[in-house]
Amino acid sequence: MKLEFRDVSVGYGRTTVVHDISLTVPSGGAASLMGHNGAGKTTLLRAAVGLLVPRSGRVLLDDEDVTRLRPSQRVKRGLGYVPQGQQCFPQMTTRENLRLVADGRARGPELVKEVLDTFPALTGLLDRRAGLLSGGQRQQLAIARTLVTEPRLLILDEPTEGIQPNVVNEIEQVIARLADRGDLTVLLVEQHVGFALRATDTYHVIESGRITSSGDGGAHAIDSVRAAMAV
Ligand SMILES: Nc1ncnc2c1ncn2[C@@H]1O[C@H](COP(=O)(O)OP(=O)(O)OP(=O)(O)O)[C@@H](O)[C@H]1O
Repeated sequence: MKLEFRDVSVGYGRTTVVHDISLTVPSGGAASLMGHNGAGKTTLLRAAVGLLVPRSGRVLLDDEDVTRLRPSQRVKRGLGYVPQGQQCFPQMTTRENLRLVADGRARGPELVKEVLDTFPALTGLLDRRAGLLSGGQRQQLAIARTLVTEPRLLILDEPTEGIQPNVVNEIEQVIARLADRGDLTVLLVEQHVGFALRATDTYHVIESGRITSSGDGGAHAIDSVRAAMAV
């Protein structure tokens, strides 16, 4: 599913945080969004998801203007969002967290099986409460829950933030595989520049709410990104 921001400005109250951003992630493509804390990355993602309404500009999914659609209507069209902070229901087990999303879907049980293939680490944790999982395990569960909705566009906000270094690699590999799938469009906000560039085919650097640098992903881009972020 193609995601497009056209001249999007968005903020909170009277403050505009993101200014006139235009950016397209083509169907099946994978883009990363990098920038310092407070640059406006999460704010832009919230406009894509429908949690914030832009003060000007438009958001399009597969060329449909969804700027005024609620998040649930965008989810029905194939948008999946994994917010910051490994969000799950802590009192519920891993299985219950997955079932909550799967129940009511014709392919529910099959989908749960599929995501457990993607995240084998969760298989042994099905009866454990999500609140007792490690940060890395909870992040895998958060991504798995979103995948159960069969998104065609996956938006991930700093999935490796606050995760122990030894588990970061595991999460990175899963995201790289998802970005590689071809039938899933990925927009990734990530602080680990090396990983973001390996996992995605284009990058955008955002500073003070404006895109200051864009280019093709891949390891060769690391110096350009670091230079853009050092400004
Ligand atoms: N709910 C809010 N109300 C008011 N201002 C906010 C709100 N959320 C974020 N901001 C402000 O908007 C600006 C951009 O924040 P945003 O969270 O989009 O940045 P970010 O690039 O995602 O940074 P981080 O890496 O810290 O998540 C910051 O100045 C922040 O203080």
